Amino acid sequence: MRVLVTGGAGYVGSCCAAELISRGHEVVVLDDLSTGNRDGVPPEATFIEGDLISDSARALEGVDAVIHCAARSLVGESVEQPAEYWHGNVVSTLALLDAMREADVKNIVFSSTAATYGEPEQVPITEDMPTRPTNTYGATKLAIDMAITSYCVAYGFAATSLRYFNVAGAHLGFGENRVVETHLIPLVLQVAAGHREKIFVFGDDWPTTDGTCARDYIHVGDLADAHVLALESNAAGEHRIFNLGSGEGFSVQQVIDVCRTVTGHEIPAQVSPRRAGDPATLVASSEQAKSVLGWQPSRTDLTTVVEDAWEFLRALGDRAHSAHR
Ligand SMILES: NC(=O)c1ccc[n+]([C@@H]2O[C@H](COP(=O)([O-])OP(=O)(O)OC[C@H]3O[C@@H](n4cnc5c(N)ncnc54)[C@H](O)[C@@H]3O)[C@@H](O)[C@H]2O)c1
Ligand SMILES: O=c1ccn([C@@H]2O[C@H](COP(=O)(O)OP(=O)(O)O[C@H]3O[C@H](CO)[C@H](O)[C@H](O)[C@H]3O)[C@@H](O)[C@H]2O)c(=O)[nH]1
Repeated sequence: MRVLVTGGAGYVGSCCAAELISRGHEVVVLDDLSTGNRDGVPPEATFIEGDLISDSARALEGVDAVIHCAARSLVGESVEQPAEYWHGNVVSTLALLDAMREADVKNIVFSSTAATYGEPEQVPITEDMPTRPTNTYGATKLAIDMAITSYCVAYGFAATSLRYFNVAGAHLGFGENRVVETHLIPLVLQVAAGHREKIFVFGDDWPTTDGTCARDYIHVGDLADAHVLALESNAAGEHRIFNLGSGEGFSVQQVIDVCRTVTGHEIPAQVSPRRAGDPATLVASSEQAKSVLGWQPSRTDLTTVVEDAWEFLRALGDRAHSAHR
């Protein structure tokens, strides 16, 4: 297949693009480099620097299917700048979907998120639980999921939304190297690498075992596998939605402890106020993805996830954006 990966200069998109290429598929990347960087695009891919609204049509030429990762995706920022998220995610994705309709390319895998559920009544979260986002980011992703459902019913799109929980680790030489980093694991490892002084823990008064937020960390290599499985099994008129996680929650404090063990560094941490829009605990049930897609995650241990992210950061050396702060 020739696959368009939107956001393929970003973290998840670059790992999915690399996975597709390793399986013999052709890849076109469309990315406006707003948060991603050129180094994230695998050299074998055709790169189009542009945005979803202006450039989807030309990026779709000769394409069979789309993995749609491009988005604004920061929980805290989305609460402070909602307009950027409604336009950047919902309006831009509608432009992509309409260009797909026009080009008669109807196979799509969409990067949805755990943030569509909001604060769950119980964990693990299954796909039939209520969707009540606690931040604008989650609300925009939920709106896109709904749009995709109706495009499947009315226009014969074949779609899967993958609701990932917290993605981490590295895959095939690609990983997290954002110019502005906000995600927990890369930030903690940047402290270990000496690129930052300390890590701020956003609140220690949450209703969790140690008072810090709990999240379910999924290895980006397992995530890339799920994208390919979904793309290869999408069926016209059907919109499937699957959660993807490891099924285990780790608190911010536990993540820092694992990073200390893996890196052998002290990693100073300081408690700071809660971040707007954060739910206390998110843990996935991925049983549907396993039974329907045949997805078999093989890197579910947090230590493996952190080891891979650490190896990637060290291999980057001077190419790590954080090294130049
Ligand atoms: N990282 C996670 O833990 C996580 C969890 C759940 C869902 N997701 C979703 O996965 C996707 C990828 O996340 P990521 O962590 O790789 O983010 P990222 O910021 O690293 O990558 C996003 C990429 O999209 C590009 N982009 C953004 N808006 C664009 C536009 N309008 N046109 C063209 N390119 C555009 C950016 O330049 C960037 O390269 C996002 O949709 C995100 O919501 C991520
Ligand atoms: O410096 C930091 C950064 C994060 N955190 C905490 O660590 C946890 C994880 O935060 P991240 O920013 O790494 O990730 P989020 O849970 O906010 O969001 C991520 O996972 C979501 C799904 O669970 C999304 O889809 C989203 O795109 C993706 O960024 C949160 O409790 C956050 O409050 C800190 O304590 N200090």
